[in-house]
Amino acid sequence: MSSYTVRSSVPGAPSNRRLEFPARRTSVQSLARDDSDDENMLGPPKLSNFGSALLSDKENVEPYPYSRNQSVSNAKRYSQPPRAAARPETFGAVREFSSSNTNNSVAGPYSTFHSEEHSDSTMFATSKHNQQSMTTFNPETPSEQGKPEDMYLEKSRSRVKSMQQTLRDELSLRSSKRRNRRFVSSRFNLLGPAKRASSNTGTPNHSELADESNVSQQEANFSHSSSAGATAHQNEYNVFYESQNSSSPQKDSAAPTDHTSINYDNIEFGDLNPYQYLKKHNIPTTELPNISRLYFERQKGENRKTALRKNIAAKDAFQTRLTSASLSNSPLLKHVDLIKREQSIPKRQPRRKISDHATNNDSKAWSSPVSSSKGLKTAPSRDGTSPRASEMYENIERPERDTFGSIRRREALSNININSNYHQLQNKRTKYSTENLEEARGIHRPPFEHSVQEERFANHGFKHRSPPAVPERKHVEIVEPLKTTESIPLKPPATSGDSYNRRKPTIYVNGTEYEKLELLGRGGSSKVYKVKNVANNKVYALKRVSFDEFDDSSIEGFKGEIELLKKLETKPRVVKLIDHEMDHGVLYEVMECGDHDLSHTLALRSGMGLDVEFVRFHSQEMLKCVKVVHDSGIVHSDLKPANFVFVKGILKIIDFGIANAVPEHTVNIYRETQIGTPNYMAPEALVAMNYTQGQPAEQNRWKVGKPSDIWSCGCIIYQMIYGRPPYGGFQGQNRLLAIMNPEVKIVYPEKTSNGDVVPKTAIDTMKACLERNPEKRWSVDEVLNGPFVKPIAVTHFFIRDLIKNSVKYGANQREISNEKIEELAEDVWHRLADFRL
Ligand SMILES: Nc1ncnc2c1ncn2[C@@H]1O[C@H](COP(=O)(O)OP(=O)(O)OP(=O)(O)O)[C@@H](O)[C@H]1O
Repeated sequence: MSSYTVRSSVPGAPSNRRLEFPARRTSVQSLARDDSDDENMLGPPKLSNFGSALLSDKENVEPYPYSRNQSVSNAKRYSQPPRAAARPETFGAVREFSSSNTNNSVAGPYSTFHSEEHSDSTMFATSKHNQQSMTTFNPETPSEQGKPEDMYLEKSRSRVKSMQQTLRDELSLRSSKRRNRRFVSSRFNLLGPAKRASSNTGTPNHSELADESNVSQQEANFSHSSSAGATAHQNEYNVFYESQNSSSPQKDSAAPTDHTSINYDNIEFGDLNPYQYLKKHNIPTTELPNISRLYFERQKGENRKTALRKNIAAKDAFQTRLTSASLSNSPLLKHVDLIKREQSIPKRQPRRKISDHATNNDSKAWSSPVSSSKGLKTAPSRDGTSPRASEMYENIERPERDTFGSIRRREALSNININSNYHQLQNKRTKYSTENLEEARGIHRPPFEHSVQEERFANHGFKHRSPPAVPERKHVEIVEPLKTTESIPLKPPATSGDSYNRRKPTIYVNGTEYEKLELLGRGGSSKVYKVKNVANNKVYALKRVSFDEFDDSSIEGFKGEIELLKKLETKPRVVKLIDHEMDHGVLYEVMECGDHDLSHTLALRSGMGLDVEFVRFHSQEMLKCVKVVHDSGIVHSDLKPANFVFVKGILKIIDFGIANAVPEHTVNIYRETQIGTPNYMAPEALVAMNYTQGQPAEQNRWKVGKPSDIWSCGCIIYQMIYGRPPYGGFQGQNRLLAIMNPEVKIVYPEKTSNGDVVPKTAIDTMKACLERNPEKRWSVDEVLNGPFVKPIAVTHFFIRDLIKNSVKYGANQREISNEKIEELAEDVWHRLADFRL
């Protein structure tokens, strides 16, 4: 009888009608799920579930299911051959039912149609009752089709095609409208997912009538589908109504759903969507576009009303707020007057662009009340008669909006930090504000007062848009934020002080908080940071050493360093240890902070010519540090440029990590490990000593003493003169071998690579420091007092006296022995001590 009744082919179904709606729902649901793909192919943006359901249902009730195949571009999915076993059974059921409805003139075509629904299509395949889907069609199974049926088929095919096309067009149109009018884009959200239609099983008469009406509708559609160009959707409906009125004599005149008499004005959707409405009132789905259009129009109207209500509520809240606040002197009150006056002026003309100056002002959202109030001036037109309505409108419309925006924003910001925001606003506006200029010049005007110049401009019809004014600080009040539904951006503006307010990482050493400022340097297992004591703001160096907390020798080593530093803490040439803490494998040492180390200084001077005074001065500084250490009975063992830092211009020694206190009456100590920095290591620190052959228990040991430090000092002086340490030309292991090998002689060129002459005293001093035999090496005092570090500067008088005395001595002594000359030289030499620099 109808497409619904086909569902009666479900095995075991007691009656057609009882199965009708569940079967239909199952089909619709499956279609709704699967149609998401189809929407992508159709072109319009993805529809909501409801949209999909519309499309699905439309296709679902189409008289000929293969239209479904045609509507889906992926035809392969629906063109699978029918399942042979299922066909006779379903076909038989349909035949049986069709024969029982002899009144139905379209029994033939329908039975044909239903005989085609045996596809294995996965998309619209069987329901949970293993029911064959009515929407599948296999065009390659024409055996059951008679010629009249083919004719019907052809007609209805074109008919369905046109209906589908119409539906697509409708969807495209809606989606394009939706794109253009985003403010109603929420309508699908308002609709929500497609709701299930309420079951009609409780009203069998309605179902029956609905079936009949569907049949009538389909009859009419078929009869009309042969009309050429039947693609216009409205035409179809017109034809449908005409044909229904004229050619449905069997239709029950008492039927409640007389579609010709649908009064669209009386339609009340309630919480139903169009599809549900159709279902509830048994209106044919061909009415869906009209009903949907009506539904969306109403939705649109509702949206507009809601927006309007919100706007009015916001204005009311604003007004209430202003009247409740004590704003007698506040600029906000002037805004109220302004708004009232604006509202009293009729807005007859559409807004018109008057000048670029007036419209191209992006700062209008922040525009001042001065600029707003100017819009109220009844400026005469150019002919001097009356202000043009359009100009008034232009001047009124924008300030109204700007006033709300600027005041609300200002209020919101003032609740966060009135002072900082005020200054920020002021800074923003200073550039353009004539008021600020005047303020800077000492001219004070109350806020929002019109200047004479502005009046003059206004009276001549010139739409001068003055820069925004800045309210005086004393006039700004902290007020409660507006309780409106509109969201006001309350994000505090970034102030210039933000970067300073951001806390830097801190670290605690024995409860004292230090703020990390920068990395000063790093060593083998340490990092040294410049830190600030948060309590007293003094700057220190914080050395953080990681070590194996379970390695006793490491722990002992660091404890030794701490002890040595404590021992030397009174020495001005040793960097001062302020505090320290050992904590789970990490040692923190807080020291006085140096500006930069000697290696940094040498690196900066690399490539420059020899500056003997520079070398002498830094050598002297370095040796003074070493002297302090040696005089304290300590061997540093790791002297290198990086371990001397300038603290306020004074070179100080750091890093006593491998330093050792030398026992009294001893010159050297013996190490069981070979450590140091190869470039500056003395040969004795590299060559194992006391190795006893045949005694495996005896380990290698390295003799380290004060002379080793002198060797290192000689290397540093050498580097300052020649640009690199003595064995710096060797790489890696070769360097160590060269240092250890006495055959590898250190060369002392008389000139540097730049051609600068190296003083002989400098060469002599280097040779004295880099003596292979530690016992022959100069001590730190000798180097310090040597001719290079402490040269003698004789005067002209000294030479004259020396000559005079020599001549006098020779006149009295005819003969003079060599011994006597040596003695005299020694005497003179000692006298020269007074001339040492
Ligand atoms: N008190 C300080 N003031 C300024 N800079 C310092 C200070 N202490 C150390 N430094 C910097 O940190 C660097 C490394 O420090 P230090 O030599 O103490 O670490 P280390 O781990 O013992 O290094 P290495 O293993 O090379 O001997 C130094 O070369 C120096 O540049």
